[in-house]
Amino acid sequence: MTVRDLAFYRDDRPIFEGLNLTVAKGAVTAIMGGSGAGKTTLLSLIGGRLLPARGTVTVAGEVVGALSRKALFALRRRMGMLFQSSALLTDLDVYENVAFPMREHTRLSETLIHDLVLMKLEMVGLRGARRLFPAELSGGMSRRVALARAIALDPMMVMYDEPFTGLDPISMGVIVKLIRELNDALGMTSIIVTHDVVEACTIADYIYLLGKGRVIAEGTPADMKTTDAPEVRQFMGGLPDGPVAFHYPAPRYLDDLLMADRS
Ligand SMILES: Nc1ncnc2c1ncn2[C@@H]1O[C@H](COP(=O)(O)OP(=O)(O)OP(=O)(O)O)[C@@H](O)[C@H]1O
Repeated sequence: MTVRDLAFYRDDRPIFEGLNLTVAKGAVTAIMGGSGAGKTTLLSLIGGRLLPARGTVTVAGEVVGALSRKALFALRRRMGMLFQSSALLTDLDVYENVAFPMREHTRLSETLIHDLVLMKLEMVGLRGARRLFPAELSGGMSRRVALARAIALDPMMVMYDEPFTGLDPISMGVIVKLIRELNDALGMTSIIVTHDVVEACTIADYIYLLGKGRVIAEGTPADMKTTDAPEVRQFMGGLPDGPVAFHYPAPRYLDDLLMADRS
């Protein structure tokens, strides 16, 4: 997957300008950056849910923004997605949640769906929980069901949006291990959007740090930990302020306080 010279704007405000990155096949790549750096937006651009103003996103040799609707849907079927919220369907049990993409996108027989669902659930250790409903699951279990659903159609690539958020350390460790193992065992390519530095360094083969609409640093976890670049040190060290400002751009505080218009 490559992103070349990508520009994207929201109401004339640049989110990306001149973004370039490459996600190696078979690898786990972490996309990091502070809040608002555009990480989730990038996933939407990769999945063709948003279109770039300039530049290209190429997935499996296809330029995402140039595809017909039909071709885009076919490509999306090969991309699994795991959302931070897990986004399970609350009125369906675990089994049906994992079966859902198979029913939606394939004409597989019930017998085959049954075997495939059990296989995916076995991979995430939840075969025994298949008749539970989302409301009966812990946060970590929900995330694992969402993972089983993300790989339901054997995608070539899976995108994870903040997969570690809100999990206790044990569940977090389980998810880290699962993402890595599934990536390697199934020969997938994984993209993880996260601001969890420790987890990203544990799991990723390569890290991109986004900021100011571009890649501000990239490298292996070892490179990122040892670099002297101030932006990277600020981010990796979790320092509240540094080259990346704490404040969203705003008028001077005093001017704002004194302004007659109190909107
Ligand atoms: N639907 C939208 N309409 C307008 N602006 C949006 C919309 N979605 C996101 N943005 C803006 O685009 C910028 C990038 O948002 P995005 O969610 O991609 O950031 P992020 O890096 O994923 O942040 P976080 O880690 O906080 O989720 C933000 O400034 C946000 O305010």
